[in-house]
Amino acid sequence: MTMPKNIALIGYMGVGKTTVGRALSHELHYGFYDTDAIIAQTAGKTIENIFKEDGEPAFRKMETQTLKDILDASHPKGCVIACGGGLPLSEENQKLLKDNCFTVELICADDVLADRLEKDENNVRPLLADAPTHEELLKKIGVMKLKRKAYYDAASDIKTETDVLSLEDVIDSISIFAEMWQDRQERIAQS
Ligand SMILES: Nc1ncnc2c1ncn2[C@@H]1O[C@H](COP(=O)(O)OP(=O)(O)OP(=O)(O)O)[C@@H](O)[C@H]1O
Ligand SMILES: O=C(O)C1=C[C@@H](O)[C@@H](O)[C@H](O)C1
Ligand SMILES: [Mg+2]
Repeated sequence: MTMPKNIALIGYMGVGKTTVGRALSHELHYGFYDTDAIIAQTAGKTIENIFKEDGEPAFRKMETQTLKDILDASHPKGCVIACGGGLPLSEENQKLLKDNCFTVELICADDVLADRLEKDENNVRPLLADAPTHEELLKKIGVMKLKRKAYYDAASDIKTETDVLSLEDVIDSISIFAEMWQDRQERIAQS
């Protein structure tokens, strides 16, 4: 059995896309690409400042271009892509994921997400800036997750929980399902 060439991780802010993505790429000896990190590096400023100075639509354009660039580069080793939280909301990005990746939605309970996001003070998430208290953050998470559910559902091939499973178990679970998915893709292609 072989692994998919590209594994994309999607999901709400703080679910663990960057953390899981880096660990999974080490485990599989794949390249690791984090769309948020690439955008910030290319623009020479933080995501917070891109939102402030250029606006969200400009950020979303950079996000699509970054995903295309990663996929076009056709990395010989294969790659794990940690996607920005809002990346699967665009139809164009959804198609890029469907056509090129085994896509995993990482999921996590709202209260665990709120705790993680509050602790991660160095990474300012512009879409959560208007929720300064714990209660406001919890409410914001609930509303945004509900609005995004259909998009995450449509874009993902499987879902994995990052609150009940340890990081090691998340990696194992993704690896097992990735092999099964790839095996099925190959059987479909041969039939
Ligand atoms: N089982 C787990 N899997 C992944 N992350 C975990 C797990 N348990 C705890 N964490 C913690 O959850 C946090 C996840 O943050 P991370 O930056 O990886 O999320 P993200 O999905 O990339 O967020 P963003 O959308 O803002 O980029 C980290 O602090 C990580 O250590
Ligand atoms: O969920 C979102 O829309 C976002 C998530 C982050 O990863 C960043 O891409 C940015 O803060 C927007
Ligand atoms: Mg991240």
